[in-house]
Amino acid sequence: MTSNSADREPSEGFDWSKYETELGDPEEVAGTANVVDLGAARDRRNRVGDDDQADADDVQDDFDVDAESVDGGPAALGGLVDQADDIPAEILDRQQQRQPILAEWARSGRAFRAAVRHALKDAGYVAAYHAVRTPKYVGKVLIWAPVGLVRGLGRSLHWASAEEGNWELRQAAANKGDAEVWLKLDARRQRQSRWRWWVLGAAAAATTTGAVMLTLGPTWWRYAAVAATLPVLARIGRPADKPLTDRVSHGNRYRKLTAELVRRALTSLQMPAINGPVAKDPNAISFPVEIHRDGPGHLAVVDLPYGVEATEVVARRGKLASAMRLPLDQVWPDVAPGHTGRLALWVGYEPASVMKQPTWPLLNAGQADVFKSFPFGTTPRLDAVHGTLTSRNWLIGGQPGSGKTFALRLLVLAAALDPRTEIRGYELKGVGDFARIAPVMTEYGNGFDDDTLAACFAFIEWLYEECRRRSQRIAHYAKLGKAPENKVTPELASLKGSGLHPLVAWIDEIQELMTSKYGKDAGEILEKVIKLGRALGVILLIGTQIPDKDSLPTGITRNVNTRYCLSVADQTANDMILGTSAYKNGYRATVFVPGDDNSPNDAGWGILRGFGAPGSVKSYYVNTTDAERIVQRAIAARVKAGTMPNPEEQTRDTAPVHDLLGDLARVWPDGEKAAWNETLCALLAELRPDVYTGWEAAQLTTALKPHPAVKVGDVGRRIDGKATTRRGIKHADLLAGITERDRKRPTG
Ligand SMILES: Nc1ncnc2c1ncn2[C@@H]1O[C@H](COP(=O)(O)OP(=O)(O)OP(=O)(O)O)[C@@H](O)[C@H]1O
Repeated sequence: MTSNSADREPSEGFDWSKYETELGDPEEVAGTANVVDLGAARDRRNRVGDDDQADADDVQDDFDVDAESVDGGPAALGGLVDQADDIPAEILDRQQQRQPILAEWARSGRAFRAAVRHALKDAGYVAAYHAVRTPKYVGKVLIWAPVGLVRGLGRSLHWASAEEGNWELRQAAANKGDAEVWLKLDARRQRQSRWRWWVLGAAAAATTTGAVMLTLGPTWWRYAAVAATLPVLARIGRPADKPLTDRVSHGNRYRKLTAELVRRALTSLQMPAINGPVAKDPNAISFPVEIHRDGPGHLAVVDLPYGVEATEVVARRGKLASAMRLPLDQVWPDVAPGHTGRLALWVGYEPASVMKQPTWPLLNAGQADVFKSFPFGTTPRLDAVHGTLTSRNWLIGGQPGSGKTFALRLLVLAAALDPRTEIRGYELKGVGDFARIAPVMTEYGNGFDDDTLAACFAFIEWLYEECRRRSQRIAHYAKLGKAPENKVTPELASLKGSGLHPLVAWIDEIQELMTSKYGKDAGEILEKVIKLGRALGVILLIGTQIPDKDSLPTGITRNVNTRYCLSVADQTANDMILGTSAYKNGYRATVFVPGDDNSPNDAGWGILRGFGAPGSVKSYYVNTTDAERIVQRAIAARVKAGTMPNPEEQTRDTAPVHDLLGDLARVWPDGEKAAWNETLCALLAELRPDVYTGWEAAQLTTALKPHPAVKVGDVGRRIDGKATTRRGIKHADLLAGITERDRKRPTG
């Protein structure tokens, strides 16, 4: 005990010796641990001064848990960890969770439409189900209606005689021979029966009148009466175990998510960390939010037993679906925000494979901005998932028919809709999936022959050189304060002639290149491009079918930051694309079944990793005809912006891209009608040092030769009061030169 008292520092926030002295001899206290005199202790506690109040509160805890005062009731769930006073007010405010005023399904147009659609679908299903069986129902009605008529008449007479009411009492009196009681009971029956005969008489009269009126009225009255009466009579006449209509069986179309179902499913996973705690206390699995409708399905947010991570359940999605007796693509467990033990289990009304995906929002209108996100796909709940291109490298992998070419093409289409973006790429399958987008591409190759592979390799080499050129340009703009963080900004990307416009480089079926003689070098260079390009506006998009280390060097897979894994055959392929341990953590694209044109199956479904938590996403479906329509819009936007590539010159400029006239206009000294060449050269070098550094007046004169409108002549100036004349150009001529050049440019 000594070590417990004397050795403890008061600095721990608790003055042990003070309280141990007050409580008496420590040995004694230990020996009588359960027999603390609560009254005396309370008195002592009350004597503690104000200054020591906090410490005294701590001591109170010790008293509250002795044997006499232990509360035998069930422990309260979810109590506060800290006293509310200890938590700053603003955090408490944030933590307050109010129940939404409107039910989940009425809170968004999407959820409301889904709920209405679901209700209408159900109603339509029920109506169609019964309509098909109408002849059978009519037959049953015709059989049971006469029985019902006889049975109904009998029941009415029986009711009117009021025999049933006290029959057993009368019988008992008769058995005993108690005439007086029997007579009293029977008199009571007669009284009851009297008014019932009246009621029955009135009903009979009403029925007769009705029948007479029916004979006098139009024919359809009689049909209507028969149609209304017969089912009622048949209902009375049918045996109790033979309903007239068949039961509309929902079978396993949809199972409403209940807490019990979720608990049963989770315990069926046979995870000791779940089953152990649940066996002791069913509340070990709890539901912080009520199970509610969410889009076209129900969402259960589940707090798993302490120590169980939601990812462990996500990894057992197949077992979970089996426990719920639902198809796999109807059960979507996910990690919920809050803490790692919180699971969001969403169960769709129907399997994702039969749900209709909305069309791509950019299909019919709109432009994209590669610096901003654009719609890429939908979740199983049909929520849109957005992707980005800038600062991204995408790796898209999957087996044949999984939908990777479509997904890659969608990214290229999005890039095409931003007129600033230069697009270059190769499809090494050779079928021309991207041919319709070729008009907006500066470079496009298609095939798996050696020439195409050589061109693709040369393109990769050029890409690396381009990255190097871009890094010099970035350094220059960083010096001018225009590239904070040494990255391409939207402003720099839009600055014509900066050479820093977004460059999308895509290669589909890259395994063809990697397994060729160019493979080793191509892999090494691409790794460098991935590392360098991110900040330089170079966006690499790669599609591959065989993601093993020969077909896709690990240097590439390690460095890409966005991964989209469509249907793959095994864990190795899964983890090659999504990263190590992805499969173990429950991100398994092996669950998707690849499709083809005739049976799409899970084509387009994949796991997207790179934007927040990984999750299942189906890329928007844009077929080739739609792609062509999008390209027409892209062409229009590019013609307007003057960024349409010239199909005749699919070259890879190693010289930095620049536009001399545009650059001169950009650096032109404010308000000056004419300027000397040497002044302009200095300004040009400042704008783009990698191009113009070292230029002299004569070089500018030569460079302007192809533009006859811009005449170089003498320009006079007064320097320190002295008239000086040097070679220079006029602003008006420059503007005329630009107009002339634009006029001659091909319009695509
Ligand atoms: N997002 C999608 N939604 C619906 N169907 C899709 C989607 N993506 C692709 N598909 C269908 O799947 C088929 C195969 O797609 P795609 O050609 O992109 O597959 P792939 O993985 O590139 O196959 P391969 O390696 O054989 O070229 C397409 O013909 C298309 O009908």
